[in-house]
Amino acid sequence: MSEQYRKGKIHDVVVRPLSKFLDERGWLAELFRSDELDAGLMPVMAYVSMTQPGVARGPHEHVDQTDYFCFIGPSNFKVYLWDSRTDSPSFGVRQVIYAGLDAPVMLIVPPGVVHAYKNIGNENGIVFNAPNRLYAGEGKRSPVDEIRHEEASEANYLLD
Ligand SMILES: Cc1cn([C@H]2C[C@H](O)[C@@H](COP(=O)(O)OP(=O)(O)O[C@H]3O[C@@H](C)C(=O)[C@@H](O)[C@H]3O)O2)c(=O)[nH]c1=O
Repeated sequence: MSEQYRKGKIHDVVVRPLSKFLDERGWLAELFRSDELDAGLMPVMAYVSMTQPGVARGPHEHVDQTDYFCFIGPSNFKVYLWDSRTDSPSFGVRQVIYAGLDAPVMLIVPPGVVHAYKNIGNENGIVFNAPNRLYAGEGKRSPVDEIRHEEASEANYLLD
């Protein structure tokens, strides 16, 4: 399969800078607020992951789940998004975002948008996610809502 995506902005992907409130003790950043988020996107769980320098997670996509990522550091990430939703106004668009320590960002990724991120810094990188669906459902009794596109043969979803 050849690269069929064009550069652009993906419909319904939200990228918002996060403010770090800095004082003599360090900093504090709000990650989400129920008064700023659509009810349907309200997180039902949260997790944090560490990714080593030069390493990527994804590409993945979800059928029903919206991801709510926060990149606040340590380290910086290159985030790759591909709109594979045939009914989307931005179907076929690829978007890249740089986020993390030097650009704290909140990123909402809707279902059907294939996504991956790579740690492009020199230290272990932390990513926070607060999705609107439970991983593996109530009591972890359901299939995981995740389509993985990590095989090298998936040339549409290359991480450069
Ligand atoms: C995502 C998740 C994983 N796990 C477990 C399963 C496994 O043992 C371990 C690592 O999980 P994964 O291999 O699925 O982790 P990872 O490959 O980092 O999966 C994540 O990738 C990024 C790009 C996303 O988009 C996320 O939505 C999620 O798909 O953590 C949970 O217990 N709860 C969770 O919410």
